[in-house]
Amino acid sequence: MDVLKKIVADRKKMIELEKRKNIIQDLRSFIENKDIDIEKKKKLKLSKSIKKVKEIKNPIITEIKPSSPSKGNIKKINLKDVENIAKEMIDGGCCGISILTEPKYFNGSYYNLIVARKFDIPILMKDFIVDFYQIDIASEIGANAILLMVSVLGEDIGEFLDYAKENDLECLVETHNEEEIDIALDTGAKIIGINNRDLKTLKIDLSTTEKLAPLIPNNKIKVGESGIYNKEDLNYILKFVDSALIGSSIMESENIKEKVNELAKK
Ligand SMILES: O=C(O)c1ccccc1NCC(=O)[C@H](O)[C@H](O)COP(=O)(O)O
Repeated sequence: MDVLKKIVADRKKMIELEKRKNIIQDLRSFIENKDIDIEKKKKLKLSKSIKKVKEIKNPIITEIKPSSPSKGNIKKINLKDVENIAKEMIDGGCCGISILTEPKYFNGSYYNLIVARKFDIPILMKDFIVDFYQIDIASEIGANAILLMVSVLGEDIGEFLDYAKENDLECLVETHNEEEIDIALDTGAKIIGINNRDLKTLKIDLSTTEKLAPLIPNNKIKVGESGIYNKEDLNYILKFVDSALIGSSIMESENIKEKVNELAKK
C-alpha cells in the first residue's frame, strides 16, 4: 500500500473514534478556556490575504509541520512552541499559516490550530479530509480554509466543496496531474494547489508546478506546494503561481522569523 493510501485508511478509522468520543465537545471547552473569539477570526480570508500580500511581498503560506512521512521528526514542539512559531511566522511576513492536524503521520493536532488561532492571520487546516465531520471540526476551531485533495476525494470533491462553503470555509484544492486539474476546474474551485511531491513515492519535482500551472486559468488563485528550500526554489515557483506553501524548510530552520522574512522579501 502506498503512503497516501495508508494515511487515508488510518485517518478514516481515527475519525470514527473522534466521533464516538465526541471530540468537538472537548475542543469547545479548550477554546472557552483560551477566550478566543472564533466568530471574529472566521472572517479572515486566505484568498484575500494572498492577493493583498502579493503586491508587496512574496505571498507564502508557512506550515506548522512537526513530522512527516518523508522526513520523520522535523521539530519536537509543544503548544507553547506552536504559539511562538506562529508568531515568528507572522513577524517574518507570511500571508497565511497552514497547520497540520493529522496526528499519526505528521504529529499534528487540532489543539495546535486553536493556540495559533489567537493571531489575526488566515489559517488553513491541513489534514486528509474524507468525512464532513472534519469540516465541522475545522469550522468549530476557527480555521479559515481547509485542504481538499483530488487524489483522496476524486469526483466527490464537489460535495465537500459545497459543504465547506456552507460552513464559510475556503478550500485549497490540491492536484498532482492533468486529470486532477480537470476535476478541480469542473467543481469551480477558486484556490488550486499543485503539489510538487508525488504522494506515492514522496519524490519532489519542482517542475510539476511549471508543467501544470498553465492548465489553470489565471482567474484562479494558484498555489505551488512542497519542496521549496530556498529563495531560488521560491522564485522559480512564483514565476508560475500566485503563492507558495512551505513547511519542512521553515520548520527545520534555527530562526523561523529570519527564514520566513528572507523568503517573503521580494
Ligand atoms: O510531507 C510529506 O512527507 C507528505 C507525505 C504524504 C502526504 C503528504 C505529505 N505532505 C503534505 C504536504 O503537502 C506538505 O506538508 C506541504 O506541501 C509542505 O511541503 P514541504 O515544504 O515540502 O514540507
